Amino acid sequence: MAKSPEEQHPVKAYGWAARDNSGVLSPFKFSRRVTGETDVRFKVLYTGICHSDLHHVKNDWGASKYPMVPGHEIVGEVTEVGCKVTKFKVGDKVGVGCMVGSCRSCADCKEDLEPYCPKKVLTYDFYYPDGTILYGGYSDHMVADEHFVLRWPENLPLAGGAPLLCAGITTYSPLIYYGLNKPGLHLGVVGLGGLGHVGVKLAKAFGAKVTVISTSPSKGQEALERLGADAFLVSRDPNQMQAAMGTLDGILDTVSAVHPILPLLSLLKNHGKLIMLGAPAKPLELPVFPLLMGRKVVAGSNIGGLKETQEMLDFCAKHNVVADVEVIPIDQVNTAMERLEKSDVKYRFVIDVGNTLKAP
Ligand SMILES: NC(=O)c1ccc[n+]([C@@H]2O[C@H](COP(=O)([O-])OP(=O)(O)OC[C@H]3O[C@@H](n4cnc5c(N)ncnc54)[C@H](O)[C@@H]3O)[C@@H](O)[C@H]2O)c1
Ligand SMILES: [Zn+2]
Repeated sequence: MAKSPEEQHPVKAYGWAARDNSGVLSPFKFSRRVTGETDVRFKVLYTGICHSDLHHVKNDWGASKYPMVPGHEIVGEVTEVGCKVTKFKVGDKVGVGCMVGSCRSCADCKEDLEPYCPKKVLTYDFYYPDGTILYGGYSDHMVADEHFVLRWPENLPLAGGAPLLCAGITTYSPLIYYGLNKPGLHLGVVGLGGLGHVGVKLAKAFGAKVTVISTSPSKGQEALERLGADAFLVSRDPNQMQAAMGTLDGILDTVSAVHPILPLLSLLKNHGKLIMLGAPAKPLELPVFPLLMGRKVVAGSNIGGLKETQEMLDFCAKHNVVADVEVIPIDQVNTAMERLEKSDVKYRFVIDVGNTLKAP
């Protein structure tokens, strides 16, 4: 008979897990591997709630594995290191994002582009090679190979910094790769949620003029006054959209649901780039003529490599970029998920795992 999650590995662990696609989380006991030679074990302090966690627990993408402990924006403190670990010592603050493994030898891995490795291993909702399920950061502790563990910059706040491990790198990496990090460019950010609001801050830190494009007029004042955006467009207002046509060099689209992209292509200058970061469960319609006529680009981007993630954390520490977070105790995680589904969060929930997760 297959072993229970509590017996599969030698080290006891606990957290909160979804058991089915209702997505409802509840306390859960499981186990983790012993600390291998190149592994870092750490106590989890804070874990952000990404919209991808919601997609995963609800099985939006059709491949979820239960029981599922979500969480891939994880900050903690090292409790044990393997004998060959060189980067970390006990007591260090560290982070783990969306990935905990890759082949380390393919063309992409050699270029520090681990998210594009065909053998990448995600932090949770993923199988180990031995067939057991990997569990994420809504849990008491984590263990991961040091290559996939980030050094936490000294002055970077723990709770506000946690979302950078996914929302931060997911918006930072395309700004660099697609050449949208040059000062003076005019960039748009669509969807002012977890990714979007960090995208605004990063684009500003790179010296861009930033326009937020949102369906919710209520987010306007805050986008301008609190997040530092230069302009705000209500995407449902045809007059506003018409007036802004052909003004943007690039757009980060972070919308989590199906939405029309023609209005966004219209906002781009000729040769402008629309970068898709949101992961709606169903395909979007792609109108080709505006692409041809303006030689416009529609592209995508998946988180970022480990080297670049470290660079991003250091950049954020230097430029005081953190997420605006609502810190919650873990027993409010289900309410937080419901509110996230309704876009009722400014702008990222972060679970205070270290102080509120109790052993079941
Ligand atoms: N590419 C990647 O590597 C990567 C990494 C992390 C997350 N994601 C995906 O990015 C998306 C956003 O994640 P998040 O954590 O920022 O989510 P979020 O819920 O915090 O933000 C999503 C935003 O989209 C807006 N929105 C939702 N439906 C909309 C619609 N129909 N039209 C216009 N706006 C709408 C919401 O109001 C919200 O502001 C998710 O789909 C997530 O899975 C992708
Ligand atoms: Zn994420």
